[in-house]
Amino acid sequence: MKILKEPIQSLLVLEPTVYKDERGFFMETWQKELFTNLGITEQFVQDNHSKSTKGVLRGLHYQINNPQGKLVRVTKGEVFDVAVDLRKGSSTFGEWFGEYISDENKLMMWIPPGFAHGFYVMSEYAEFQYKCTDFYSPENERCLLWNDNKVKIKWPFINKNIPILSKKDQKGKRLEDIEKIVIKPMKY
Ligand SMILES: Cc1cn([C@H]2C[C@H](O)[C@@H](COP(=O)(O)OP(=O)(O)O[C@H]3O[C@@H](C)C(=O)[C@@H](O)[C@H]3O)O2)c(=O)[nH]c1=O
Repeated sequence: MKILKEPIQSLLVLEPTVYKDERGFFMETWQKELFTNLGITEQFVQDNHSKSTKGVLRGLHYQINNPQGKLVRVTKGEVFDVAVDLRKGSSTFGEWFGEYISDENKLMMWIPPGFAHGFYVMSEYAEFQYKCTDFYSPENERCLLWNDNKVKIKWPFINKNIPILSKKDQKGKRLEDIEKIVIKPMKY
């Protein structure tokens, strides 16, 4: 496992070591000692798995009071995965980063607490799996609007189609109206 990029402080693109042979492949997707050595020392308390069809955009989600760090990967298909820095006091507040992650390239993203997260499905469908450092908390969950005109994410929409969004995600808030996420400085 190695860090490929750190596009925003503590936001990491990770490349696992993949062992291929005539049977297929093997890789470690999380290993406490390895991740601690990479600087990811948070405890994970929840694992999630979703499936989405082509053109679906989920996000951009974050939680206040109990922000979640997320270790994400794609086990079927391809997505364009996006994180937006919402950490109060961060010099890169409001900046975004996106990476194509797929079952082919096997890249993972470590999205530390304090970021909004979302993804857009490029393939026929995508299965998305991730570990979280805090529990899902509907009362603390917030949504930053996917097409906020200050954040200006360049989504790679297929044929310039409008993405398929949940009702909740259609009603995301603008960057100027969101509650910034308070993180202890030692966490990033
Ligand atoms: C996220 C989540 C949802 N749910 C339930 C609530 C709801 O009835 C149903 C679907 O929820 P959502 O529409 O919020 O699912 P989804 O849009 O997939 O939400 C996820 O989006 C990505 C981008 C993230 O970053 C995740 O943290 C998470 O917010 O699942 C849980 O029970 N536990 C959870 O942890």
